[in-house]
Amino acid sequence: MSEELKQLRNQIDTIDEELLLLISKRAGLAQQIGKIKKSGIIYRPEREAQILTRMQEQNPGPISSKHIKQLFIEIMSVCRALERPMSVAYLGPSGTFSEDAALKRFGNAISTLACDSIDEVFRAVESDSANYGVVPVENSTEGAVGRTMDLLLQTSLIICGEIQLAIHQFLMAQQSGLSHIKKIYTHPQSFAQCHQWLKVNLPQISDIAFVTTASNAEAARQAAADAHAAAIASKRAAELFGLSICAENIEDDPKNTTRFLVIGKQLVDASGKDKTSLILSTSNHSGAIYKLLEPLARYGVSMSRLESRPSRAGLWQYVFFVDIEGHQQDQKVAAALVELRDKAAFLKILGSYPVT
Ligand SMILES: C=C(O[C@@H]1C=C(C(=O)O)C=C[C@H]1O)C(=O)O
Repeated sequence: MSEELKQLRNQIDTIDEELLLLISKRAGLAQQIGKIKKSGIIYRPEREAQILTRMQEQNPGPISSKHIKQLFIEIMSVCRALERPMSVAYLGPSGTFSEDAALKRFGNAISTLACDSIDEVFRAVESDSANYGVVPVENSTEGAVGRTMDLLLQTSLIICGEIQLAIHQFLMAQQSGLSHIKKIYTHPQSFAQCHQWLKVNLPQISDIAFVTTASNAEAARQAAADAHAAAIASKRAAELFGLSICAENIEDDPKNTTRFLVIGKQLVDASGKDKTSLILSTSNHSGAIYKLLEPLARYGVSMSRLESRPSRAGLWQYVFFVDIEGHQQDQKVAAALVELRDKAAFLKILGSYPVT
């Protein structure tokens, strides 16, 4: 070993020892905070969002802000776990994008509960089998996830956060290469997201049998038991089922993103950069939705999403899912909400939470 290398490694060893002491000291403080929290609610999304923003703003380099964020998410994850272990339900099985989203937000020091359906995720949180749930709400290519929206309307759960996940699809099989593929297991959404790529890159496409599965992870599991088959799934699913990557990033739209929601029972305080989600309904006369939303414009509250969904209360009757900028405790948002409540036939505040 050269003298220079030895010296640099010695410096790293010294820094690691300092880091270890500092992280342990931080964890000790989190433990003390845990004891003070009388409400029993450990996870504070607004505080974590503020820490992540501050660390990225103060990042001196050379580490990228994205990686600084990942590091601090893991540090906070282990600190939180020392206060109290936390469980997060998600749309399983293990290896799905929902699991990726849960780990992206909460870090790895959590216990996860894989659920068979979106309904089951909601039920797990409602019955306290899990502290929080992670469910998909919209995809940039495929649009809204109706079941999540229906359950937000029906249950009393609150939105505590959102997670945006870039969805990268991988083609995987027992062996690498493309020519041996005679069958592809895929979830219909993933298939729709990769359709063009498959047509261009698989000359044998007309002879390939496409088999629909309930999730990406299930597709990978099936391909792991079939030597002539491939699956479309996430990179983590390939690792989980010991598959080789045949092609990476095969999604047709490189910006393909899914937005997930964190659902729970706790009201989240303001972080300084928040959004508020509402469900509204109005009577069915001309200009009704325009008149209903007018207070938002008057108080200068921007709307970032407006989506309609059948109300299931009557034929061609709708509820509107509205996201607005700001926290429900912000003065102008609070004032606009008072007027909305007055005008709307129905108003449900689904929660205020940090924007990501
Ligand atoms: C330590 C706390 O508890 C949790 C852990 C945090 C951390 O590690 O910084 C931040 C917020 C909470 O989710 C706290 O509330 O400050």
